[in-house]
Amino acid sequence: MQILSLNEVSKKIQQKDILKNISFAVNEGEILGLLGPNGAGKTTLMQIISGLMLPSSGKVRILGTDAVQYRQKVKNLIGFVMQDNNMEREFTVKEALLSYAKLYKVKEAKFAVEKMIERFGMRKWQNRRIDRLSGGMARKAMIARALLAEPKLLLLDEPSVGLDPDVRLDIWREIEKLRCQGIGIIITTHYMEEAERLCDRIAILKEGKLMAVDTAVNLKHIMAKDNSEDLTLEKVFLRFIGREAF
Ligand SMILES: Nc1ncnc2c1ncn2[C@@H]1O[C@H](COP(=O)(O)OP(=O)(O)OP(=O)(O)O)[C@@H](O)[C@H]1O
Repeated sequence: MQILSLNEVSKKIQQKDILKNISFAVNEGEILGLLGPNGAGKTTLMQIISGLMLPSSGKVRILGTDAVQYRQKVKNLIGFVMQDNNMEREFTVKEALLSYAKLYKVKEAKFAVEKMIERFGMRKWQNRRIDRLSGGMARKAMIARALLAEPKLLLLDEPSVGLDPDVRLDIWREIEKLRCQGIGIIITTHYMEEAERLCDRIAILKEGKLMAVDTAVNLKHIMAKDNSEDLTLEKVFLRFIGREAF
């Protein structure tokens, strides 16, 4: 089942084409990695999918419903974890989760928050203020918050940037569990290791254009000069964006 489909999505900002005719789908239980150099349009695309920004043209559908026309209907189906910590700084972790659960009309909000605190190992610091959290704690709290409304599509904008390797592993394991629950996930990342370990398919953006979307194995085949060339994903990526060092 398709959780998300994008059909010819474009975005113009101040006469500049930021995204050009992007089409792809994300299926139930699939993790799609969105790769691209700085300024390629990854964050803009995530904002459009999340409904925070309108496309200039094209269709965004969540479980078949037009996400632009029926924004309210699809709002709870999407969880968005941004790059920056956008939780209320003076709230405690528990308060931040509870206020979000109420805003999104989560049933049995208190119980749902308790479950999430347990699941993400946040019990010891549940009463710590958001502005006193380490980067890893904040990222976990943001993912937990996004999952409270039980979204079908989770958008993670650079989920492991700046994190210790052990916290990064924790987050990867959580993401893999979500895939098993059938959630569709899009991750933007600059880490090839993360893309290769987690993602079922990889989409490559360059200057707002979708250069490819396929499995890492197929992308390697496409870009290999001959059958004997054994490419890393990094090399494949650099070839797609025309930046391979010779
Ligand atoms: N509000 C805006 N006004 C003008 N230009 C914008 C705006 N938002 C984004 N852009 C431009 O759109 C392009 C894509 O930006 P975007 O942040 O989506 O790229 P990105 O792939 O997420 O980059 P990064 O990897 O650095 O996060 C950039 O050239 C950026 O300058």
